[in-house]
Amino acid sequence: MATLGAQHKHKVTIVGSGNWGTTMAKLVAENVAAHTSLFEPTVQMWVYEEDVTVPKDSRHYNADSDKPQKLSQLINKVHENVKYLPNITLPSNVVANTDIVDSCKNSTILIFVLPHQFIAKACDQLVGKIMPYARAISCTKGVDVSDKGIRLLAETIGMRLNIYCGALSGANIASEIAQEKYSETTVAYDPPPIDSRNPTPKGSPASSQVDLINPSKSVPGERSARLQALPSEYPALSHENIKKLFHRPYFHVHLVSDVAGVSLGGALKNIIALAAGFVDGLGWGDNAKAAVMRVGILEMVKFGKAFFADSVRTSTFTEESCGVADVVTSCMGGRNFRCAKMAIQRGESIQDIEQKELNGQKLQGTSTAYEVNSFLKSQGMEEDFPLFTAVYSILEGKAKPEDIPQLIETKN
Ligand SMILES: NC(=O)c1ccc[n+]([C@@H]2O[C@H](COP(=O)([O-])OP(=O)(O)OC[C@H]3O[C@@H](n4cnc5c(N)ncnc54)[C@H](O)[C@@H]3O)[C@@H](O)[C@H]2O)c1
Ligand SMILES: O=P(O)(O)OC[C@H](O)CO
Repeated sequence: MATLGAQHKHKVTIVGSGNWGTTMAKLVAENVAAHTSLFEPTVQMWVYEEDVTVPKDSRHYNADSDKPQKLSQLINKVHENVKYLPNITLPSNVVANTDIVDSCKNSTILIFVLPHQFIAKACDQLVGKIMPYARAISCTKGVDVSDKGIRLLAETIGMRLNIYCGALSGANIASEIAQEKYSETTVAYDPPPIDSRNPTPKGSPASSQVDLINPSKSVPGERSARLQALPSEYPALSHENIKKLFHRPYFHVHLVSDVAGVSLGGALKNIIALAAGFVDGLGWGDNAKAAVMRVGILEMVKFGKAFFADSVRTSTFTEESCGVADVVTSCMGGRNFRCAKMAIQRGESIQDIEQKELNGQKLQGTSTAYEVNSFLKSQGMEEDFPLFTAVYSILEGKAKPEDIPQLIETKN
C-alpha cells in the first residue's frame, strides 16, 4: 500500500521561560522556522506571570519603564525577556502565553524547562488537557524523590501526563548559548516501540496502540502508564527529526537512548558544583576543586549503577556532554558554584545569596542535595556517597566546608 506523506506538522510548546527556558525558546524557534515541513511556525512559551520593571540599563528602558508591567506582555512587545534573559532578542515566532493549558493546546511536542520544584504542579494542570499522543523532552535538572523512591523528572512528566518523555542535558550555561557561543548537548530520546498487536485494554488511559512508557523501574510496584502512537499524519519523531528541533550551528546535539544517564548527569552535577563552590570560597584553589570534581564524578557513576542499573550506561557520564563536561562547566561558571562560593566568602547562607544575587532565578543544587540525601538515607547508603553527604551536611550546618577533605577521604 502506498504511504501517504505527512499531512500535519508538529506544534511545539516550551513549558517555562526562565534563563534556560527562554534560551530554549529562542533556539527552538530558530529551528522551526528552518524546518517548515516538520514544525508549525510559531513556538508557544508558557510564562509564569509576574510584574517586572525594565532595568535602567536595558535598551528597552524609557520614560514609562518604572511602572511595573506584565512580563508576558513585555516579551511579546519587545521580543526580549528583560528579567530572565536580558539583552537577547527573541525571534518573533516565540509567543509568550500565561495560560499553561492554552499554551500546550494541540502541541505534539512539549519541552519542559522549569526549575524542578515546579514540574509536578505544571504537569497536574495539564492532565487530560494535552494531545494524548504528545511527546515531551525534559530540559530540567533535578530528581523527584518521594516516600516511594527516586524518579527521573522525565519519568515524573511521562507518568503524570501518560506520554513519553525524553531528556536534554549538557554543559550548557544558558547565557553563553543565548549569545550563540558554541556548545554541545546530549538528547536522550528512546520511546518504546509500539506493539500494534497489543491494543490498549478497555479503560486504560490511552485509547489506541500503546506500550510501556516508564523507561526505568526505579519505583518498584508502581503501575506503568501506556503510550499512545503518534498518528501517521505527523512526521515521525525519529532521532533525525528530534535533532532538527534542537541542533543549531552554535548548539551541537548528540542523540542517545539513555534517558537515565542524561537525567542523572544533569541533576547530580549540581551537588558537585556546590562542593566546588565551597572549596573555592575557602580560597583553596584549583587542585581542591579538581579533587571534589573527581570524587563527585565517581559518585555520579556509582549512583546511576546502584539505583538505575537497568537503564543507565556509564559511557553516558564519561563520553557525553551531559556527564563530565557538565561537571566541568558547572564547577567553573554555574550559578550553584558561584552562589556556594559567595556564601562561603561572605559568611551568608546560600539561600540568602540566591535571593540577593539571582534576580528570581533558582538554584537546583541545594534542593537536589536534600532530595538525594533523603533518598540515600532511606536506602541506608549515606556513607557510600561521602561527597553528596558532605554537601548535605554543610547545607544543614552539621559540617563545615573545611571538613570536606576528611569527609571524602577514602576509607581503606
Ligand atoms: N540557566 C541555565 O544555564 C540552565 C542550563 C541548563 C539547564 N538548566 C535547568 O533548566 C531548569 C530551568 O532553569 P531556568 O534557568 O530556565 O530557570 P530560572 O532559574 O531562570 O528560574 C526562574 C523561572 O522559574 C519561574 N517560576 C518561579 N516561580 C514559579 C512557580 N511557582 N511556578 C512555575 N514557575 C515559576 C520563573 O517565572 C522563571 O521562569 C533548571 O532545572 C535548570 O537546572 C538551566
Ligand atoms: O547555573 P547552574 O549551576 O544552574 O548550571 C547551569 C547549567 O546546568 C550548566 O550546564
